[in-house]
Amino acid sequence: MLQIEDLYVEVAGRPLLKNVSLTVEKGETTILFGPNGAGKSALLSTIMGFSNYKITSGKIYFKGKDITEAPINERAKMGIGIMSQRPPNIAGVKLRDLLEIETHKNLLNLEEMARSIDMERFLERDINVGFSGGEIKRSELLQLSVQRPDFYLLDEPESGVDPVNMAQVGNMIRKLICNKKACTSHDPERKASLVITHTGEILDYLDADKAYILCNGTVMCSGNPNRLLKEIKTQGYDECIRCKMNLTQIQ
Ligand SMILES: Nc1ncnc2c1ncn2[C@@H]1O[C@H](COP(=O)(O)OP(=O)(O)OP(=O)(O)O)[C@@H](O)[C@H]1O
Repeated sequence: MLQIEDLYVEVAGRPLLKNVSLTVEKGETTILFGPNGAGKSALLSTIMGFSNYKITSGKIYFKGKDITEAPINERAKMGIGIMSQRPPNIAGVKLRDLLEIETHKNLLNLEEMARSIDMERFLERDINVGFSGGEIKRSELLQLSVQRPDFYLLDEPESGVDPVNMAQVGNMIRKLICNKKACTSHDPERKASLVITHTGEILDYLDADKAYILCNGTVMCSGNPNRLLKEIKTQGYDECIRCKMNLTQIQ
């Protein structure tokens, strides 16, 4: 579904991502680990097509099409959706105005969808203005549930979310990705996703297939998500650097 080949990206004139190659197959839940400042959010922003991130070489393919040069709206139309870590405040635009563009088109019941994630009272507020960390996450999820993309980019869905709301956020993400009781790996009914996490809390809600570790703007390791998380928690990111040196995978 998503294929990234030898990608190099600059931001503000500075090289940030280098030699990044990864794939997310149809129905696959893929995790992206990495230390602060490694370039994880930059990678998601580049896949979404945000203009600050300049691709200097390499390719991005989505559903078999080369989208390396495609504008953000085309990528969204093709089925890519993002939950950003820090989405912008949009003063003067109510959350309802944004969501109704889609709900009118697709005859969705916005009120009901907002109620299901306790966001009804936010519909008349300017997008993200004064929203708490947890409210921003729920607002992003509501936008995704209206957009209904085929491929989800989720940037630290658990950050800023308290333990009670985490269950709501985690279950909502599970429902968006797999709209039935249980989905198995590579289930054709499951939506594909690339999910950044530090704590791994979201793994309690998603049956993740594989993970990559990004360090200093480059992919160091790939392997089983729970195994890699355990390595990171016990040994930090040293093991992933060793793994790169040995060109092996942790399975
Ligand atoms: N628009 C920008 N202008 C300048 N520098 C940027 C910009 N976007 C990202 N960077 C820099 O690129 C580096 C990688 O940032 P990024 O947000 O991708 O890291 P991350 O791996 O997601 O980190 P974290 O886990 O802390 O969220 C950082 O040093 C950041 O300051």
